[in-house]
Amino acid sequence: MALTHTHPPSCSVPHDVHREGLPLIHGEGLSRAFGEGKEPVAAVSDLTFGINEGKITAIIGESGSGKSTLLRLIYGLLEPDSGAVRYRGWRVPTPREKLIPGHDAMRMVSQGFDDLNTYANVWDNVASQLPNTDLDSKYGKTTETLQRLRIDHLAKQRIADLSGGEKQRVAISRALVNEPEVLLLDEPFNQVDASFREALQEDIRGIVEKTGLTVVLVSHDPAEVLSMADELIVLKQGRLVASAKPTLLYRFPPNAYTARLLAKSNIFSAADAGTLGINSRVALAVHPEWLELNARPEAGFMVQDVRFKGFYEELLVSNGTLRVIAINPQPGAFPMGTRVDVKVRQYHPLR
Ligand SMILES: Nc1ncnc2c1ncn2[C@@H]1O[C@H](COP(=O)(O)OP(=O)(O)OP(=O)(O)O)[C@@H](O)[C@H]1O
Repeated sequence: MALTHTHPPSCSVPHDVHREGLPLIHGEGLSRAFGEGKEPVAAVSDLTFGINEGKITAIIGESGSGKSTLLRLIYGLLEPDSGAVRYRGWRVPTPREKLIPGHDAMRMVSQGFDDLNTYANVWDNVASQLPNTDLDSKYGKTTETLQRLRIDHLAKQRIADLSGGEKQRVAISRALVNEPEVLLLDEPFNQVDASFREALQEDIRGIVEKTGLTVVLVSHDPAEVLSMADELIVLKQGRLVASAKPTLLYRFPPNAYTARLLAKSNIFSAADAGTLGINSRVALAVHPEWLELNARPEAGFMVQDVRFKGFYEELLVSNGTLRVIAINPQPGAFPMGTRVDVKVRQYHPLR
């Protein structure tokens, strides 16, 4: 799919000039506010970013940080107040510039299943996306897409009779049957259980590896996309605060927000760090698994809460002024009220 358009593609903006050397999707100075009157709410502010071809990029951030707004701007569903999105170097038409908004090379699956026809069966919901000009091809593509999403056995079932997870697979099949170059997913793993999520993630990964599809997805829960995404874009109050590979951002978070979002990290001021025996002039991010606890009757910290997490526990430990979250891999080893020493085994300085 490494197409380079020297001529404007069908989905283009009049008089646009091609820009060389950009990633597949490129946003520059992108801003969008909502609400009339004196104080409009800035949903995204001055975002500049790149999304690479054939990769899975996850846009993450807390609720209201502008994730869905950014996804809609990328697709061309929303008019930016300033800035632009480019696809293969060409500007993505905005709703004012395109009769049916949405870039032709992309498909978007929104939250909820509003696009599905509840009373039609799975096959018809997917096949209806293709024209009737070549019925053999229509049959072939629909079959292949249902197989890829592993719902071919559900072809004759009505949407109304499916589980939430199965409906999600139908919605993604509908988007993919037209062979878009980019798939945009808004909270695709919302309201589905962990085993379903992992299977769907694996299938999407497989499709990306096999076809070179580019996926951009939005998630409010970074833990669910850490293993799936090749790249993360982190938003905070509409601004981009970090962007890199998940492993890099997890290990070396550039700011406290990213550290908290990705790792539930403890953020210690330089003074707090001193209390824990570390001489630092800057604040530190210390992930809960970077702490070690040792029980000692005279120790300064005490276990205040034990949160059961299955094969491990999350412990809230305090010395009266400093509160610390630590992971305990041996459930039951530190009951509430146990006095403990807190040892920092690893930390990351925040600049
Ligand atoms: N159509 C709209 N009209 C008015 N305000 C809006 C609209 N869409 C988004 N906003 C506001 O813009 C901000 C960003 O919203 P957005 O939905 O993009 O965030 P989000 O990160 O996707 O949130 P969530 O995780 O809760 O879905 C919020 O303050 C939201 O209330």
